[in-house]
Amino acid sequence: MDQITKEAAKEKIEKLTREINYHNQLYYQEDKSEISDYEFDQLMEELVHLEEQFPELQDKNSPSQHVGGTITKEFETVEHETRMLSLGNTYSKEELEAFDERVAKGLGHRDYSYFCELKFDGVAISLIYENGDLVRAVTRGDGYKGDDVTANVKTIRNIPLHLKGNDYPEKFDIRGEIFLPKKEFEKINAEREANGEALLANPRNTTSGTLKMQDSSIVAKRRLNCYFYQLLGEDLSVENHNEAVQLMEKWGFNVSPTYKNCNNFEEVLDYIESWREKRHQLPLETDGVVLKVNNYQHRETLGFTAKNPRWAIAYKYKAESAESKLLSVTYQVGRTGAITPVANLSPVSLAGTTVKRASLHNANEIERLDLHMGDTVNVEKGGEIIPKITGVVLEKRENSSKPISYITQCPECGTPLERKEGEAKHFCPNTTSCPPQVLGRIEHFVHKRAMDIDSLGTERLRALITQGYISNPSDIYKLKDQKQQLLGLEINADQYTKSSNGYLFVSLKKALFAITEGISLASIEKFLQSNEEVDQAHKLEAFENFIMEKKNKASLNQANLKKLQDVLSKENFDKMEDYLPVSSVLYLFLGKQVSLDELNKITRKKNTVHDIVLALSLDLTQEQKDKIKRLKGNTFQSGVISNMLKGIEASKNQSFEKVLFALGIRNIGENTAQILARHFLNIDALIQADQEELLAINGVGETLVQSIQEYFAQEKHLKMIEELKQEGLHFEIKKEDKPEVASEKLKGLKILASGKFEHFKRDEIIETINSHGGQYVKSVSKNLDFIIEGADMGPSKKEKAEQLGVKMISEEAFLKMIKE
Ligand SMILES: NC(=O)c1ccc[n+]([C@@H]2O[C@H](COP(=O)([O-])OP(=O)(O)OC[C@H]3O[C@@H](n4cnc5c(N)ncnc54)[C@H](O)[C@@H]3O)[C@@H](O)[C@H]2O)c1
Ligand SMILES: [Zn+2]
Repeated sequence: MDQITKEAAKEKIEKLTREINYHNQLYYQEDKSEISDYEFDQLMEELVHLEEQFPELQDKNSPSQHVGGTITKEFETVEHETRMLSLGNTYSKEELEAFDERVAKGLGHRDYSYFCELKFDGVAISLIYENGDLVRAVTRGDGYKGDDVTANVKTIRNIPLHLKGNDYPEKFDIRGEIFLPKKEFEKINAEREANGEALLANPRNTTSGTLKMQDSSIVAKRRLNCYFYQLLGEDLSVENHNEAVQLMEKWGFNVSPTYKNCNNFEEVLDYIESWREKRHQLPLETDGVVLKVNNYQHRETLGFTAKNPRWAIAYKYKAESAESKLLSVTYQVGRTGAITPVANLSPVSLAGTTVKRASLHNANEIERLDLHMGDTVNVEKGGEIIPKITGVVLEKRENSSKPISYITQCPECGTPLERKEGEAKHFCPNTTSCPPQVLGRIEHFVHKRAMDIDSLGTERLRALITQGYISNPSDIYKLKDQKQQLLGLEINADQYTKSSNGYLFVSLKKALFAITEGISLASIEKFLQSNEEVDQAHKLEAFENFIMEKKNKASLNQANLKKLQDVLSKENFDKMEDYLPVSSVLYLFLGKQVSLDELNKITRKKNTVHDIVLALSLDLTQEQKDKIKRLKGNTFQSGVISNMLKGIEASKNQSFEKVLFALGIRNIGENTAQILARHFLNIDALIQADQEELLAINGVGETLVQSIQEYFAQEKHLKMIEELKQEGLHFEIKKEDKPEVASEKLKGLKILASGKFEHFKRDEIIETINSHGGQYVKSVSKNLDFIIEGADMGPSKKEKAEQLGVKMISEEAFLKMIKE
């Protein structure tokens, strides 16, 4: 590194400290990362290096001197008997070798082995067992003290609550890594996507967020898992780590079978190489290898630094990275109206797949990278994570290139975008008619747990929405009067996309199919697959050879391809691998009748070829019609239509609570819909309910009241409900669904239940209270009539109840009360 003055070093150290603290805060407290682990580790390394050069500038609070996490206010704080440390890490073999040299020097000999394990990417946990029972689970926190998350950890299935056998010490501390299996993570995200919710970034952050939840029953649903890797205790009678690992396995702890005791450094390197690729097949994410000196005596000799053991180090796999060219930035509009910019890249092969697109998250990210059109960029892909642009290769930037300017209008509907104060994402505010947003609402409406119309899948809905047949739920029930118009309508699946300024693009596959004759779609698909790693211009060149080889209609096809390339070279569109502007293709077919300019304009307003052709209202020859048909997507046929209408008709039987849920009123989930339906019995009573009446219902808070009132204040919603009523949907509870009242023994009483009960699950006790006329209340206050105290009642709740002098009764007493 260059010489640096002390002044400059001081400034740099302060800057790095601020940055690292900022990212630590995000990572550990908010479970987010704005930069990759590698970038974070680079910052830390730079800081350590400067502090080594200028030891007098090292602050005792420097992030290089303590582990990055802290404790939270939500849980009880517990002090660790043995500190929980971090690990030194490196991405280079040279530094790993230097580590080995330090170990050899520290011990004064080379008679030691390294126990190698994979570095599991999750959240560290310390479990205390006493007499074979799990008594406490504590997070690493700041290394000295952490959060008591016992209740949450107890929901993890393969963490033993009681140990088998009896040859374990009276008390010991076992440490491991809690993680979310990749499959579970994907499942959660698939569900979130279907519900139009924001996706979770990665399994580690999700694990960390889950562990900090206040409601253990939600934690239980997340299916966390744990691998153990350290055993601590007074009388373990083992001398080496490998023996401890055997004990852990014997006592029933989940240990990853991937470990290996390596007798020399060569073996360590082999171990590292052998897992570099194979680790992606493991059920969880891993980011490196941890090597630990196996012998405990040796460990003691080597000791610790302020933050790390001197007898262990993590070798981290650097995410694979490659250079690619930025072709364009397009923008996706999510079902909630959130805009996500996407980088379209020239194809590059990375970690076993061809990458052509990368998410750019939001405008800040584009600014942070200072992206210019045509830039050469570094793309990274670690395991299963979506590819990411990590930086620009500035030396390769062309002088004339312009910075990417973020769009100001929605590419789907043209509405000016908005950005709320403090939010990173831009939004399209046109909730009523922006197609993806309408789709989000309608998908919710037809969802299995709402109106349950499974004959209206995403593809069909999108077609009906973009072509103007559906813009709100009541339109669904009007489809039965439009059978004729629906016939032959395009189901525009994935073959279309829109450019950043709203021009319609069609898949290259369809385009090539349409401009040629005598070549099947399947063989075009095959051709594209085998040319996946070639950029689009070269793909078209290769396609010419492909045409010539086919011989059938070769010269005609070749001429058409030439014409297409010609038109493309004149147009100045966004470039996207695998897509072409619809206008360029249509121009080949309609050239004499419409100008390219006119075509361009119209493709900006329309969403399918069908719509464009309709809008042009030209006299077409049969040949033209045939060609256009090849460009279109699948169309609605009569079988599909009648199946669709049948499903719609059947949905009219759904109960009031399902209909209420289906309306998609903000903050009304399935449970709330049920509560409201049972309380009000029909929609009119709900519409008329005032704030006081709503707030009196258990489970209804102020935000919900506000959403309800905002929703019903809008004329268009009332009109739609009226229309749906006319169609015969249930807006009142059916007789047989009315809740039974067991007694009025608890009438007027405000009651809370806390802890675990023998005779009830959580929902059941609430239901029981309600069915006897009582009112369940969520938090401790002096307005409570009493609290039913279960086993392991939350200590903070209990303390507060005692302070306020709220009466507490046992489960038995409660049972007696309602049975009497
Ligand atoms: N991207 C960001 O913004 C950001 C911010 C802060 C931290 N980080 C990442 O977190 C790291 C710092 O976290 P850290 O202090 O927890 O260190 P670490 O994750 O690099 O190493 C220590 C941890 O490794 C875990 N571990 C996994 N497998 C293990 C095994 N087999 N044996 C022993 N331990 C194992 C343990 O939980 C232990 O606490 C940074 O190096 C960086 O990669 C990233
Ligand atoms: Zn829009």
